[in-house]
Amino acid sequence: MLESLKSEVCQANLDLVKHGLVIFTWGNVSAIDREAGLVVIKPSGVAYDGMKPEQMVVVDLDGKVVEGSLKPSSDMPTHVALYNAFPEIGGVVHTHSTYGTAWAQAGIDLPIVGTTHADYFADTIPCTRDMTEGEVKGDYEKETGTVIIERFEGLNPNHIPGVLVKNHAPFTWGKDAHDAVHNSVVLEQVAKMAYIGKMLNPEMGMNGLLTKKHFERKHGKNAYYGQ
Ligand SMILES: O=C(CO)[C@@H](O)[C@@H](O)COP(=O)(O)O
Repeated sequence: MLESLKSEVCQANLDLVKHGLVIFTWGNVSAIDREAGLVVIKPSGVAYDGMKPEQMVVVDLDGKVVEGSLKPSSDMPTHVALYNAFPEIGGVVHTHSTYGTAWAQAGIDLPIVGTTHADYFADTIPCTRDMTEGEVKGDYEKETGTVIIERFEGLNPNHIPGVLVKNHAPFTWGKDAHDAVHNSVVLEQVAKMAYIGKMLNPEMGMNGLLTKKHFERKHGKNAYYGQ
């Protein structure tokens, strides 16, 4: 079932290692086949070294396992919540990349302070609120999705393809698994740059004209970046 999507998702998970975004078994990637309403995701706690497409797990949009002999990623309910809430996304990534996670642990929105950020994210990357006792003791991973979705009220997830989950770590998404990984790489780089910038100038800010220019030249109606 969904053989090519399984290969794509397996490769995207291995790409997290290649880009230095994960160590051990931290992090996960999934992708969705919207027509079938099925999500392919990494199995939980399986080493990246030697990971195979046939180990990927298929779940439906209720989070029920449809195919796979291994348990799906523990973060699967968060991924499923995002696919249900954001109908245009095709891939989701979660990492514990150092700088992105540092901002998430600090509980601070990742400010937009340069064109590198604006090339991919049209605004500050938001950080979620504290999770309540009921949310943490209840269906924790699903509720992680709930706090992300709540934080995106009034924001466009297609223009800001990522979030910092407070005291936890980043999630990103994109049109497919590869794109979602790309956005995770960018999030980590801009988190690092913003951290260094804050050390150099705590008052740093962004020229809003550049934000609009850079986001639109890559993603706007009249995008002209590239070939
Ligand atoms: O967030 C965490 C751990 O805090 C998990 O994302 C990480 O360990 C990966 O878990 P899975 O192997 O995908 O179940």
